[in-house]
Amino acid sequence: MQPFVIAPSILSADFARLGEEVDNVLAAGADFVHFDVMDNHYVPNLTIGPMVCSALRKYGVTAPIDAHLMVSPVDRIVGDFIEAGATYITFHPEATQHIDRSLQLIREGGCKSGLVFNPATPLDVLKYVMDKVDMILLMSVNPGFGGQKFIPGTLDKLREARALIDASGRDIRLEIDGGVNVNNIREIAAAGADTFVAGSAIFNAPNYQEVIEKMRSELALARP
Ligand SMILES: O=C(CO)[C@H](O)[C@H](O)COP(=O)(O)O
Repeated sequence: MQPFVIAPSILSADFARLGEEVDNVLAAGADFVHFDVMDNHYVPNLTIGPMVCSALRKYGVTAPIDAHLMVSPVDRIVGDFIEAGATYITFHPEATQHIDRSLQLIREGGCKSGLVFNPATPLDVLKYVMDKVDMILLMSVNPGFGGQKFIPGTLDKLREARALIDASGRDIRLEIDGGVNVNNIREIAAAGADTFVAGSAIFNAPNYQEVIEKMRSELALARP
């Protein structure tokens, strides 16, 4: 299993001070920047795109940027995210017409690729593209908004995804996104996740470092 990674979702950051917020959360111990892209079509909300990703790179952010595309169609925006400096680009299988082609586009651009599964979306397609994904992201809320409650059924799905990853023998990250906090992160890790997106739990806290340290202490108990 890969080392644990904490990836704050900037969806809950103060967008008026985004560069500073990203600096602060990385200085507080975060590993990745989780970058939520919403198009008001695939999901009922509108956020940020490749220009903001590129602006963060120009501002000096060197940490991995994990771009979660909640957009449809997928392919025509992939190139812009590659150019903007994304590290991971993940998308929802039902948001593209040709899953294999979209994954290839991402890899050919030098980025790491991944598929995202909504709470009620089965993992079936994975068996056909396991060699083409670097990350599997399970949504533990319905996508579109931060601050929702973790859907407990996702724990079984995490165990299912972990078994598929282990059987593949590949180093694929298993990321969880939605309602992750200090109180549930240990149980989520025990179910097989290694990469933890947390938006409101981190950015709504008065002290980012304190929350991230508490998360790491909980994670250490999940994998002693
Ligand atoms: O993708 C997302 C919503 O679609 C967000 O990343 C996610 O919900 C994180 O926010 P929180 O930790 O507050 O639940």
